[in-house]
Amino acid sequence: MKEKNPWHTPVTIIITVIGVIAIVALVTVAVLQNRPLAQKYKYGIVLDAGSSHTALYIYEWPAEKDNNTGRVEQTHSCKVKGPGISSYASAPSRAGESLRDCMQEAKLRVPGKRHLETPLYLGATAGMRLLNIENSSASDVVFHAVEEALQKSPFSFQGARILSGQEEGAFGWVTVNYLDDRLKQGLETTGALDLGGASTQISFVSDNFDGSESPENAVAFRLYGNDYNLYTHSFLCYGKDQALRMVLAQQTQSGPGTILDPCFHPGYNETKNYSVLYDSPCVSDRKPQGAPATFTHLGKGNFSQCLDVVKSIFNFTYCRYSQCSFNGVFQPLLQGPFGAFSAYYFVMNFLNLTDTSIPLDTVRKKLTSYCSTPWDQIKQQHPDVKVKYLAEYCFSGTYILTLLTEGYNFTSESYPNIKFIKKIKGSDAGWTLGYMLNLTNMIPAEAPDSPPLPHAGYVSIVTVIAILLFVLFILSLRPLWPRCSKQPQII
Ligand SMILES: O=c1[nH]cnc2c1ncn2[C@@H]1O[C@H](COP(=O)(O)OP(=O)(O)O)[C@@H](O)[C@H]1O
Ligand SMILES: [Ca+2]
Repeated sequence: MKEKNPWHTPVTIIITVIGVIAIVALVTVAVLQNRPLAQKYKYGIVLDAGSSHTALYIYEWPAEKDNNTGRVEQTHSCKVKGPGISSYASAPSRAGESLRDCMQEAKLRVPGKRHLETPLYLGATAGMRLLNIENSSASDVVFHAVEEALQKSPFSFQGARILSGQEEGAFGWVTVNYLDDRLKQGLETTGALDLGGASTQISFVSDNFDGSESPENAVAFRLYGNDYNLYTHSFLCYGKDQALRMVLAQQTQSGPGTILDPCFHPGYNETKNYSVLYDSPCVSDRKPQGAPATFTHLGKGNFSQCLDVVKSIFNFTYCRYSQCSFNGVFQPLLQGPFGAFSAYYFVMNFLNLTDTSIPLDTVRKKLTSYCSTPWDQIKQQHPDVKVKYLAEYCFSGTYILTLLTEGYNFTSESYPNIKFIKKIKGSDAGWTLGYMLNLTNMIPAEAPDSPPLPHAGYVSIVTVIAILLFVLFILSLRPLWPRCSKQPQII
């Protein structure tokens, strides 16, 4: 009689099958349970109403992870046609109309079912700050017109307002460091340098700054469990368009009919209006008495003379603090890397000077040669570049160099710490993203709790434990195992 193999009893077969099914089920559940859900996105829209133009930015983030980290991205941007909203003071309704095309684009870009819940913000910067100083009722009327237009959109309009200089600087810093994932990881932060048309901002964290010496320059943040004492300052009138007005005003103090400007190319020759040049609070108090209606603006193309006249709009003579940048404004010691964006990037990119490993002396030499190039030749070489921008790159490059070195005290050693940037991981560097993250509470003060194990680790551990349990179970059935030693068979 053949001895019955204990492995072939119905009980052990059933137990084994159930065991295998249990392991497969356990692993499947572990995998499925933790599998990321099909991505659904939420959206936010910010309109940057700058002094020279308005731009619309659309941001998106996974719906399930609102206040998780580093996940908000810019998906689209739209440049509003025409000038900045502050230029519509005399025809405010056109300020509202000007936004129509970009709002239409936004309607197509954000899925229809998300429209109602998508917040829409408009933040205005130095152009509106200046208009507000000059004529506050005119700025109110412009705001009223853009608000009316935006309320008609299907989005959840959260209001239009002027950002303070501190906000503009601080949110630019938040944007840069958020996109670089520096806040979440508690890494050394990057300073932010923003050059606009009407104002310019510098923001950075410095060990020797706690805000006590100059509280108006301090912004305290607690982000992802880390405290930051940010130094920030916005210089109104030191954006590159207003700085150019100040430089021209410097050269037209006596109200001449012609000026020979070292910051413009030789052969440049334009007739300009005194009233237009002095139509800004940055220069209006300096308008020469008895000047003619127009002046002839001629280029001379001399970099070193341009440097001198640019320097003359900075005041380095007084400082009631331990140290200053310029105009008596406190500035702690520069520290860490810096990202320079907006007009810093446009200008340095055009001049092929974004590489900051180029020594400052070489930068000066390149500007000397560029500024002295005849205007006809410049126009010929760049037929596709807007003439207004093209005419001003010599001035703008000289201004940027002066602002960075004489103004903020960057030296040959610290200049390479600056990176001229336009975008970080696909999102534009600027204040808009930081502004939206703040208003939607999307950066938590404390570090979010994260699961102790990543998904793959969790699944592997569950699988290993399941297999171990199964093996243990089989071992526990040992008494039922067939004998290994051969038994004499009874026939
Ligand atoms: O392609 C370009 N080349 C040169 N400058 C540019 C270009 N695009 C924008 N800009 C300049 O960048 C600056 C943007 O300033 P913005 O309009 O944001 O003013 P704000 O920040 O002072 O309110 C303006 O001076 C504008 O002329
Ligand atoms: Ca700006």
